[in-house]
Amino acid sequence: MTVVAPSTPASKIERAHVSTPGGTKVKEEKIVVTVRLRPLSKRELLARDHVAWECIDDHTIVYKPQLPDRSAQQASFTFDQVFGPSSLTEFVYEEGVKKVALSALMGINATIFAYGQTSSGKTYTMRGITEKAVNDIYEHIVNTPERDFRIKISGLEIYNENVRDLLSSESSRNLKLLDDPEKGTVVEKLVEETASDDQHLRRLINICESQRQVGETALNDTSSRSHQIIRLTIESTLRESSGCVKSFVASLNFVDLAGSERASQTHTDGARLREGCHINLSLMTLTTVIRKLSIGKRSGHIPYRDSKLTRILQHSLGGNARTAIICTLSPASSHVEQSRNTLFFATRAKEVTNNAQVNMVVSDKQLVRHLQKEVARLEAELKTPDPSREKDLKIQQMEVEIQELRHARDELQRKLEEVQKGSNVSESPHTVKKCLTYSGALSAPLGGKELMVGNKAGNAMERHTIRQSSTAPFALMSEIRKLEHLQEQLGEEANRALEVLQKEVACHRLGNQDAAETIAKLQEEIREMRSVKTSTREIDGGLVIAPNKSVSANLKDEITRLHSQGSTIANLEEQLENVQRSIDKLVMSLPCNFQQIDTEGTPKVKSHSKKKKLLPLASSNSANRQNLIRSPCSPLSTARQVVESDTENTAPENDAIVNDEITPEQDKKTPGKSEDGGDTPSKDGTPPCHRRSSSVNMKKMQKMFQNAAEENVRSIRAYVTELKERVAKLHYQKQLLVTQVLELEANEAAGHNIEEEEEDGMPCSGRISFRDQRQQIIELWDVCHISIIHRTQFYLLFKGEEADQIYMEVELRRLTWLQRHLAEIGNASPAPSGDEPTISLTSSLRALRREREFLAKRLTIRLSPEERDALYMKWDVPLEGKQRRMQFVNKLWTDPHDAKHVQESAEIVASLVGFSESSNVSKEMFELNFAAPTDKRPWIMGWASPISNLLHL
Ligand SMILES: Nc1ncnc2c1ncn2[C@@H]1O[C@H](COP(=O)(O)OP(=O)(O)OP(=O)(O)O)[C@@H](O)[C@H]1O
Repeated sequence: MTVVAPSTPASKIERAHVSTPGGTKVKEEKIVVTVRLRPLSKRELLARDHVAWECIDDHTIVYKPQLPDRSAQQASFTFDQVFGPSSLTEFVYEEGVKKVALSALMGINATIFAYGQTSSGKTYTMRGITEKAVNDIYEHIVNTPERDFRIKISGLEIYNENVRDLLSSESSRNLKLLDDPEKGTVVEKLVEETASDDQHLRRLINICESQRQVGETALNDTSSRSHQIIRLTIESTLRESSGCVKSFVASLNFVDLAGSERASQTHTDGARLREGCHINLSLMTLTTVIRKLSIGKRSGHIPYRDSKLTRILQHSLGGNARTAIICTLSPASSHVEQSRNTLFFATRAKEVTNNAQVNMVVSDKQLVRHLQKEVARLEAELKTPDPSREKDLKIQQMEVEIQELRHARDELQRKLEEVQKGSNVSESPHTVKKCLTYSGALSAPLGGKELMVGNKAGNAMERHTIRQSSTAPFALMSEIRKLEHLQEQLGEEANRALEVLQKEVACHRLGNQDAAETIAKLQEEIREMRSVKTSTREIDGGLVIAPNKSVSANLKDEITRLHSQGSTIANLEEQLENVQRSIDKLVMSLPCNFQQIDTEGTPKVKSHSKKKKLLPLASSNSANRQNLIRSPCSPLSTARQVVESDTENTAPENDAIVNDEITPEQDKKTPGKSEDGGDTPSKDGTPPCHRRSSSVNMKKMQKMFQNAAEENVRSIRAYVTELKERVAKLHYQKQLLVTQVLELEANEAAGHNIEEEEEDGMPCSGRISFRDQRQQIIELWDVCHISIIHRTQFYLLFKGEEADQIYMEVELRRLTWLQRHLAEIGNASPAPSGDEPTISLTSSLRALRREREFLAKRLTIRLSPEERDALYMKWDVPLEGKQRRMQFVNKLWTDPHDAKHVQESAEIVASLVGFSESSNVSKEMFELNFAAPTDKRPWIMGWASPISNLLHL
C-alpha cells in the first residue's frame, strides 16, 4: 500500500479536482478564518474586567473601549465568520469548519487550527469541533455503503520543541522528524491506530488529550502547554464489486495550539517560562510562515523548517490541504493587546491560499486482486466464448476472406495484363468489334520481325508478302496458344468450382435432382472442352514451319491449320459459353436453398429474378466464382457457416446478405428478428448476434463485402469480355492472313512479275494508293480534330513503304469510323458506359486545345528567342502580340490541303516534342491500335510509351 502522508506530496498519489460534500469544486482557495469570542470567564468577572469586543454581525468584530480610544489602532476586523460569546460550539463547527473537515472524506487533506492566547478557549473549541467532526464522519460512512472506509488515528504534541507520541505508552520519548523523499516530513515511529468504530476513535482521542502536557498558569488552571495535533487518516475505496482499484485517502488534522501570549502576561517563570519561549518560537515561526504566505509569490523563502510545528503542518499552510483557523479571543479589556495580535494574525491568515486536491492511491493489494479477477474472467471467456467474441472472430475471418478475394482479383488482373503484353496487338475490346464490322480484306496487321525463309526468289511483292505472311502465322499461333492456355485454365477452374458446388450440395442434402444433373452436365462439357484442347495440342505439334519447305507449301499448311484452328476457337468459345451458362444456372439454383432455410430445415424457394439480384454472377467466370463462393457475400459461404456452426434449425447467418437485397416482408419473416427490429433468441436459444449484428462494424463489413464482390464481378466481366474479344480478334487476323495468302497464290498462278512495277523501292500502285490514303488521312485528322502530335508522328514515320500499308489502312478505318461516330453524336457528350471512352466533338476539341497549350509551353523550352521570332515572322504572328506563342501554335496543322503547310507543321511539332525520324522511335513501337481516341491525353492515344516519355508526361 502506498502510504499517504498528509504532509507529503506523495508521488504515487494521483490528484484530481472533484466536488466535495460541501458541493464546491476544489481549486485554489484561501484559508477559512473565523473568530470566536468567548464569554468573560469567572476569573475575569471577578477581576471586574470589561467586555472590549463585540461581534456586530456574522463577519465583523469591533473593539468597544469603555473610554473613547483616541489611538489610531484598527478597531474593526472582518472574517469569514465571527462567533459571539453566545454561539455554541456546534454552530461554530457547522458554519465555520464543517465543509473543511469533511473534505477529508473525499480525499482532500484538511486541517483545523485553533489559535489564540492562553485561556481564550482553544481547547474548549477544538474538543467540541473534533467531537462534531467524528460524528459527521461516521454518519457519512453509514450513508455511503458503496465505499469501504478505514480511519486511523495518531496523536502528537510538540512540547518544548520536542515531538511526543500521545498514543504511545512511551509518550515521554522524543520522536524525530524525518525527510522522506516521497512523503516529505514524517514523524518517526509515530503510533497510528486504526479505529474500529466511532467509540473506539473517541477513546483514542481521549487518550491523546489525557497525555497532553498541561500546567497551571496565571490565566488558566489547566493551560495546554504544547501544540497538539490529532490526525485522522481517512481512506475509502469503492466496494470490490465495482472493480475499481483506486482509493481516496486524506488526513484531517485537529491542531490545538499552545497559547500565543507573551510570557510576561502569564507571569511565568522557571518551567513555564521555558515552555513559553519554546511555544513562542513555534508560534513566531507559524506567524512568519503565515505572513510570508499571505504576501504571495513575492514572499520568497518560506521558513517551514524553522520549527517542528511548521515542518509537520507544512502541507496545511499554503499546500495540498483545506485549512480553517479558528481564532479564539477573550473579550476582556485586560487582554485587548493579545486579542488584537490574534486578530492581526487572523487577518494575515485570510490571505493565505492553499491548493487542495483529491488524493487517490492505488493499493498494490487491490491492484493484484483486480488483475487476478481480470485474468480469471478472460480465462472463463476463452473457455466459453460469448457471442460478442464469436462475432469478433467472424469479422476476423471475413477480413481474411476479403484479403483472399483481393488477391484472387489481383492475380486475375495480372494474368490479363500478361496476356495483353504478350499480344502483338493492343486494342480496346469494344473497338475491335466495331472494326470487325468493316467489310473487305486488309493486309496482314503485323509489321516487325522478319523471318528469312529458304526461298530466295525475289520479286519485291513476294518478298514483302512472305515477310508478312510468314511472320503473321507465328504471331497468330502464339495468340491462339495463349487463348487455349487461358481456356484450359478456365476449364480447370470451372471444374474446381463445380467440385465445391457438388460438396456443398452433398453436405447439405439440399441439392435437388436438377442441381445434380446440372453438375453432371457441366462436368461433361468441361471434359469435352478438354478433349477439344487435346486435339488442338496435337495440331500444335506440327506448327514449326519447315525451313526446307517452299513458302507456298508452308503457307498452305498454315491455312489448313488455321482453318482448323478457327473452328477450334469457335468450339472453345462455344464451350466456354456453355460452361458459363451452366454454372450460372447452377449457382442461381443453389443460394435460395442455403439462404432460405426455415426453422424446419425445409428450403424455401425464391423467384429467379430475386436470386439473380442476390448473386450478380451472371457473367463471371468460374475461377472467380470459386472465389466468390468462398467469400462472405456468397450464399455458399453462408451455407457453410450454417453447417459449421451446426445449427441446422437455426436461422442462417444473414449478415452476409446485403441489407437492401431483403425486402421488408422477408426481413420480418426472418426467424429471430423481433417486431421492433431488435434481436430475440431463436427457438434453440442461439444468441441473436449469431445471426444478425446491429453493430456499426457489421454494417461496415457488409458494405465492404458488397463493394468487394461488385468489384470482383466487374473484373470478371471484363475478363470474360476480353476473352471473347480476343477470339474475335484472332478470327479477324486469320481472315486477313488467309486473304493475303490467297492473293499470293493467285499472283503466283498468274506469273505476275511485281518487280517490274517497283520504283524507288515502292510499287507504283502502292505509291499512288499511299498518297491517296495519306491525303485522306490528313483530311480526316482535321475533321476529327485528332492530336497534332499523333498526326506529326504518323506523317513523319509512314512514308509509303510496303510495311506501312497496314498502318495506313488501320488509321484510315479508325478515322472513318470516328468521323461517322462524331457525325452521329454531334456535340453531345454521351454518358460514359462502362469502361468505354466517351468521344465527342467537344471532347476532341478540348483535348486538342490542351495539346496546343502544351506545345506553346514547349516553344520556350525547345527554341531560342531568335528561332521563335523567325517562326513568328514566317507564320505571320505579330512579334509584339500578346499570347503570340499560342497564336503561332494555333496555326499549326490547320490546312490539310496544303502539303507544304502539313510538312512544315509536322517538322515544327516534331522539334517541339523532340521527335525525329532518325531517333529510336520506330514503327514497331507503335503497335496497331484499333481503339478510337479518347479525350484523355489524346496525343498519346494509340502510341506506345516512348512518345509519352518524349513529352515528359
Ligand atoms: N466559548 C466558551 N464558552 C464558555 N466557556 C468557555 C468558552 N471558551 C473557553 N471557555 C472556558 O474558558 C476556559 C479556558 O479555556 P481553554 O482551556 O479552552 O483555553 P485555552 O485557550 O485552551 O488555554 P490554554 O492555551 O492555556 O490551554 C475553560 O474553563 C473553558 O471552559
